[in-house]
Amino acid sequence: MTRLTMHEISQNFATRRVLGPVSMTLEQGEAVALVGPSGSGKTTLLNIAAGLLIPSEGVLRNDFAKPTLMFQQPRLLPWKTALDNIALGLKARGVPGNERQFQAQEIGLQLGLSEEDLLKYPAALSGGMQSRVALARALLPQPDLLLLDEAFSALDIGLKAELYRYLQQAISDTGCSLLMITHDPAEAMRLVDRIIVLGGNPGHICYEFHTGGHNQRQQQNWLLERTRDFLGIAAVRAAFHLEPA
Ligand SMILES: Nc1ncnc2c1ncn2[C@@H]1O[C@H](COP(=O)(O)OP(=O)(O)OP(=O)(O)O)[C@@H](O)[C@H]1O
Repeated sequence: MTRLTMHEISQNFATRRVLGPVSMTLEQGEAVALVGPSGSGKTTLLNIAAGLLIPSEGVLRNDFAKPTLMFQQPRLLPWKTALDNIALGLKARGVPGNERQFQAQEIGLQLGLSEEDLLKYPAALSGGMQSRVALARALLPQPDLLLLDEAFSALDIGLKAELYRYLQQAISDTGCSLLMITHDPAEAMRLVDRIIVLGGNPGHICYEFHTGGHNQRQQQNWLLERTRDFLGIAAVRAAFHLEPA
């Protein structure tokens, strides 16, 4: 079975150990969130999972063939139009020009960009539009693993809800796995099967929470109750340096 496995992973920067040892597995079709206080090593772990950083110690095994990434900053190429930015992943995979443009336009329109927006350069797009472009770019190559680093944290609540719906639909249509970092427990509750809480110094796994309720995630009451349950757990509160409940 396709999976991502990290075994006894640690990361040092200079002489300082910032992470580990951490062991975790992400199965095909599973959605997992990494949460934890600032500096607990979430981005470091995600970068290791993405192959952007070689860990100081431990073993990474990634069977996923088509991972894509999306960050908090949309990181669009300023000299390319929105349409060409969306099509970038297909270009790298050798899809011919006309087909790239067609597919990029289709997903751009589905994500709420107009034909006019798609011809604009990033500097002429609002932050929200740039995030739509970045999500379209990450999803268009039909990844089997999507890695999100606080991808939605700077967006307004309406746009967040819209992109969550789109993402959930894309995941359920394609069976793509998800590994995401978020600072918002309710966002994690809504989008993932399992929440991994990192904490301490060096960062390590303090708790794993199975969200459940696969069919109830759209319901506000369920989300509120489940988020309250999560935030009531002593190990979670300790990781975030919160007073005991
Ligand atoms: N390239 C680097 N060189 C030196 N130290 C680094 C480097 N990258 C990260 N760190 C340190 O490693 C620790 C973990 O950083 P990381 O960005 O992974 O945490 P995080 O949990 O993602 O934080 P945040 O929630 O604030 O984004 C921090 O103390 C950070 O200063």
